Amino acid sequence: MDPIFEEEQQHLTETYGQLVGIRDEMLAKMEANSRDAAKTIGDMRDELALDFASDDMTMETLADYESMNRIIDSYNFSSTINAERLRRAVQLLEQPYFAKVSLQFRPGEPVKDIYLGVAGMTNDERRHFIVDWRSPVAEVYYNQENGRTSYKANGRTIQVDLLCRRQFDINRDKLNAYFDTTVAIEDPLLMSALSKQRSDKMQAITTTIQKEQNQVIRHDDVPALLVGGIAGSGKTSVLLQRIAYLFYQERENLNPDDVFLITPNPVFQKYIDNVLPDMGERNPQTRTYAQLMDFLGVQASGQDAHATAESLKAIDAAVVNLKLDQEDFRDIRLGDQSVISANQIRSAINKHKRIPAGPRLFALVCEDLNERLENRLASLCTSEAVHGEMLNLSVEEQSQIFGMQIHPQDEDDFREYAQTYLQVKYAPAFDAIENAEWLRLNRIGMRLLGTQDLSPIEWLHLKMAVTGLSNRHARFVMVDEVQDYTAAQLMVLARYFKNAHFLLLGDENQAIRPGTASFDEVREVFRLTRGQVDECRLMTSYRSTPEITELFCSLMDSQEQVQVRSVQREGTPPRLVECAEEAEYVAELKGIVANAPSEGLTAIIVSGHRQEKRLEQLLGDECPQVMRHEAQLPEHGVILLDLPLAKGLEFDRVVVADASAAIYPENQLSRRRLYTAISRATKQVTVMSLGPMTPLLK
Ligand SMILES: Nc1ncnc2c1ncn2[C@@H]1O[C@H](COP(=O)(O)OP(=O)(O)OP(=O)(O)O)[C@@H](O)[C@H]1O
Repeated sequence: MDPIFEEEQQHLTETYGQLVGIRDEMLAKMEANSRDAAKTIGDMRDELALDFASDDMTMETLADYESMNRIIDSYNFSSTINAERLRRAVQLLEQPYFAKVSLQFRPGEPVKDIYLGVAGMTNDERRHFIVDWRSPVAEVYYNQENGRTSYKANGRTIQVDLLCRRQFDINRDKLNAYFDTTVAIEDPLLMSALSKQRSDKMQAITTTIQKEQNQVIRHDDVPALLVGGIAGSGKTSVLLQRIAYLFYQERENLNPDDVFLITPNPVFQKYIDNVLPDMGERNPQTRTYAQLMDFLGVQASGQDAHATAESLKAIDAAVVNLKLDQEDFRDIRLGDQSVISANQIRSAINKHKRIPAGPRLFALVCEDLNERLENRLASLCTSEAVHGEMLNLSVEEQSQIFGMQIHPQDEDDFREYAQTYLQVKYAPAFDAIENAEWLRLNRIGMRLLGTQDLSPIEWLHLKMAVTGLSNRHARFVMVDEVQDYTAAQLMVLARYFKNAHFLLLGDENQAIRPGTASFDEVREVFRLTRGQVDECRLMTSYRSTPEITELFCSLMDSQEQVQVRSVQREGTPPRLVECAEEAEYVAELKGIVANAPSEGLTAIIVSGHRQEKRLEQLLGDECPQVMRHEAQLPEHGVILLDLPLAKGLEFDRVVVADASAAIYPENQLSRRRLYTAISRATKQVTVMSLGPMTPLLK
């Protein structure tokens, strides 16, 4: 028997035992805690004398309440801490750790063994017996350099000698194998992770993060980081690990609500939504660009493609000298009643003649308009008509507004209820003030740009310039598939998330829409808005076999091609099937659907909605499930979907169903669309055409 194996198995058995002990201890503590809490609160409630007879007694009762609340808080606090420790213990029991580094900090000092896990754990003496993969010292593992190396902690660089870098294949308390490793390409854990069947959900890559990926994950916090990487190089995986890393780094002060992830489509959102929770972290605010625009009151439409970065810059330049004219205002209305007239708004503006149009003027005018509306409501509080309206409300309406049915006795009662009622009734008018609905932004924008039409994105940009609309709290914004945005869309994101640091990930070869920003334009937008753009490259394909990688790389620029490598094991060569007749084409496709292996997922990808409809017709009853926008990927079987929806996803087998010369002619856009479709495959690709095959693959 291998003595190292025995020693490691022994260490694992002990560690596992410790984790079981912690799990049981936490469960017992939590049980005792909730029992104690229930009893203490019960006792206190029994003793609580609800005495409001005099001011003194009222104060005493309130003080008793407060101390009861404090006690409840302290029970909750210790229960949260215990629950968090329990969660980590349960998570680690699956696989207590995945690697060990043996470090010599100074010559002559004893060697320190550090075991790395997907979470960290301390023993009773508060010593880490499992170290979190995100802790500073774990960097030496991911650097993949034996011998002299270093890591950064609290701004200091710490030199160490990495004597051994050992990976483990562990299932709970059973050690299956260990590997002492030096070089990434020979990484046995990686090879075993890559050979596993892909699933309907993305998986965390914590245990097999590669050196180039680690550089992105642990990158210094910079205003803008642009990561360009070939298809399947782990951009999305890295992005999610980076989010987990940031949450760990800023445990005390980074709220998941202040991190935004902008994703290509809702199917993709569902594909990745388990990764962070599986790592024990909460998901950030995840939105598609269209959802975000919808929230901001604009429709992300095809018209966006016409808005250029130049027109947005022109808006910024023109707003500086903007003079609002008579017709730029509209009444604030509640139903068909005018609440504040355009004339009144104009006079509110005229009060601040010296202040140029922009966020400051907007804030001052909003203040004036709010005050005017409040005054109006104050005078309405005594109106007989309003009192009548209140009394005519149904019981449900009354309990919605007042929380109960009302029975006003005197003038004061009426006035008080009327105040509440009017605030609710006029809430849309207050919102209209904040939302700048009184400004005719379309008219103003067309005048500033000298155009007959304003695109939604120009409208939004103008609104931000004039009103200061923004999200000030967002600290990090991650944009996946950045190559699919126009420069104007990116400018709007940069402006809206005004204080956020951006992580932008993409692949220029996957820009499947015309008019989107080149990486040079992406750099320019963020150089202008953030001052500096740092960059990283990912050139290794982890998704596709070397044969598939070679096929999609043949569509790249030849200089880039030489830098690409695939670490997957060899597979089967891609099939190119050119059918002269429709009957032959349909028979071939039906054959693929009928004979698709039951394991894993086969995706038939078509270039757009029209092709999807046509294929549905051609396949009739034998057509596989068609993926729609809100759907979740099935675990196995055959699906049909169009290219935009396939973005960011991966499938065991891909059939590019319409790769004819007519649909993929010899041009850059077709080249990128074909690259994107083919690179969704992990194991097998079939490229089909009805009529001559695209010249891009000849
Ligand atoms: N270090 C790694 N260890 C194990 N698997 C990895 C690693 N890096 C990437 N992968 C796997 O490779 C596949 C591709 O990763 P991912 O989807 O993150 O790539 P991507 O660059 O975003 O792809 P695309 O741009 O084509 O959408 C995934 O299955 C992912 O789990």
